[in-house]
Amino acid sequence: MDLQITDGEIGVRPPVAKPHPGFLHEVGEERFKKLVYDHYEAIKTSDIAFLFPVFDDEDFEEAKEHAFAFLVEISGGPDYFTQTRGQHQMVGRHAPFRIDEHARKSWLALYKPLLEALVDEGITPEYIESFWNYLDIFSMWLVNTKS
Ligand code: HEM
Repeated sequence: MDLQITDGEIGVRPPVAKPHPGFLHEVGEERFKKLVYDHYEAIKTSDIAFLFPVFDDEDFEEAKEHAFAFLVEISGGPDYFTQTRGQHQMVGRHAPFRIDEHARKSWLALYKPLLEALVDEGITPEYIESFWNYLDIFSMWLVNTKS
């Protein structure tokens, strides 16, 4: 399994495929939540921490929950995000934050070891790759600032 970060270009939004439903099916909702929460914990001590509400525990918990709600929904699970937050509008929701290609790459790099660890837990590599590919491509859409 080879999880590569593709170079993106600001303003270029390549077509994106949703993660294969087999990923969530195999991982299960609780483990999936731990994956997203672990990513947020890794953000806290990263070079992109400044973008997130790391100094407010309550806000940070909410940020985690929203990310989980969205990712589980896009992965074929329950529509938690739509129920609690409404329309996806991911580009608009990221617009207040200055996200450049470097920040995108840091964000993705923090997911990489967490996803690689799932191989040892018996998750099918093709499913992991499918989730990674979604993050790799869709994150390009959210870059709104030149490096
Ligand atoms: C596929 C890639 C990504 C997905 C699916 C995603 C998803 C989300 C979701 C669902 C939210 C919550 C929005 C809301 O409920 O209003 C969010 C918030 C946020 N995202 Fe992302 N995101 C992605 C990539 C990134 C990247 C690359 C960065 C920056 C490096 C980033 C920075 C943020 C920030 C700063 C917030 C706001 C946190 C807060 O204060 O609540 N996101 N993201």
